[in-house]
Amino acid sequence: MEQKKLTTHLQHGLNGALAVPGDKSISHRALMLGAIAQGTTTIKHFLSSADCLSTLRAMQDLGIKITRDGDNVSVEGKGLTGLKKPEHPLNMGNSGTTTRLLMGLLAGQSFETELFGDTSLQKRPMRRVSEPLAEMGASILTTSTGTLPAKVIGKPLQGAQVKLKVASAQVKSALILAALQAKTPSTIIEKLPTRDHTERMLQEFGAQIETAADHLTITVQPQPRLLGQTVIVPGDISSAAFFIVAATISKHSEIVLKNVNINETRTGILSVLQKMGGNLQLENKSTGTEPAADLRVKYATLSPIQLDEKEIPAVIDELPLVALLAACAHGRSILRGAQELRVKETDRIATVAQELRKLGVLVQELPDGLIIDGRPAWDINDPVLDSHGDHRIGMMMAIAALRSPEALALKKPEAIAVSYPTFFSDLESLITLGEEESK
Ligand SMILES: O=C(O)C1=C[C@@H](OP(=O)(O)O)[C@@H](O)[C@H](O)C1
Ligand SMILES: C=C(OP(=O)(O)O)C(=O)O
Repeated sequence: MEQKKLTTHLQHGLNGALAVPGDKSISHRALMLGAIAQGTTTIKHFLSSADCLSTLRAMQDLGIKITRDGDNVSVEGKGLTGLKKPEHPLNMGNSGTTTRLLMGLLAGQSFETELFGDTSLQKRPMRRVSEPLAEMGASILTTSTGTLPAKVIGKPLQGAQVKLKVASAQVKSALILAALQAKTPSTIIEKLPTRDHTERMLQEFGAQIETAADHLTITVQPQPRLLGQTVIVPGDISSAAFFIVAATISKHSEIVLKNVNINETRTGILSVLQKMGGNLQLENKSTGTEPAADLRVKYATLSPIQLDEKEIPAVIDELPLVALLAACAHGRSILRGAQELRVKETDRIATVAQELRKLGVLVQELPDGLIIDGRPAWDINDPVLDSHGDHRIGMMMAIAALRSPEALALKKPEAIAVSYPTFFSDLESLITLGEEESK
């Protein structure tokens, strides 16, 4: 695709209300749990993005009947042992979540499956999943550098006590999905608490899974009889975050983001914003398996922030946006303990630094984070920004552009469809309302 001209020099801020698309992590999990449950699972407000469609097609290739009508999906589950050997290697596209969760799900099946992905995904580390799964008896062959393509050789698994070396919900979830198929109970011990959608949804489907008071130790009873459910997917806070930040850094803004998931393993961006002096209110809170609220956000002037390792998991995908907030704050911000960013769709420490420097922001790379000297006005060095094929970098730069005094363009905007296909039209809807109201 050609370069996309970005909206710059926003005069009247963002205004109006928006319901962002469904949560990506929850959409992936609803498909997988639906497939291994008995009976029909109905998913409402499913995220129809490239990553979730990679999971949907993989589950179809594994013999599961799935029908989709817009954001409504119906999955005909076949139980824990009902998946079928696929006729060809499964294409994981760009999706780390699909790959790693499927490794756990396929490890205990009675057949072999080959997995491959796009050039970005084929660089991402997979031993973090294959090694702990091996402690349960799993056999997953990767390349000599521990990457895709991989072969999952399904075999009977034993329960185990597994201590995880990386704070990763993908790794944890892979272990949980394998533990369901084992002969005996398993205990999984996390390094730091990470997003717990798998645990919550499994309880809803009827599994016996418990998290201890330390929020780190998860016990899984094997061979549950899972029953199909209706899963109503709340709005994705990782998508809402782009507009939370856009409204915060654009004068005259006031927006409401409807029905956003506020599971506290995901709300690091809200804590960051509060610490930096943001203007944010939670309204119409709802409880349930996954809590949600409407988020009202207004423009604010910001103070710098310091983040360390223990705060990272709850804000992992929003760190490029935290860097942008820091670039708009008055003073020095330091983000540390975020080395996981180096192994996402791109090396997000490097790509954030490279792209923000194009706007004249002072950024230093650390092995595990960034130092950012924020200032209110930027001097553009290079008007051609680049997503580097990474959806979150592309969206963060499109939001940064709103403050640019000069015209800017974005290379590889198509990457954004990985998690948020309607991003540009949703952004436009908030801007248009603002322009009209100001007339
Ligand atoms: O479990 C999940 O759905 C995800 C977990 C996170 O990855 P890690 O588990 O690798 O940190 C996150 O970055 C990703 O976007 C989605
Ligand atoms: C890291 C991400 O996703 P995944 O690991 O599933 O590719 C993301 O969405 O930012």
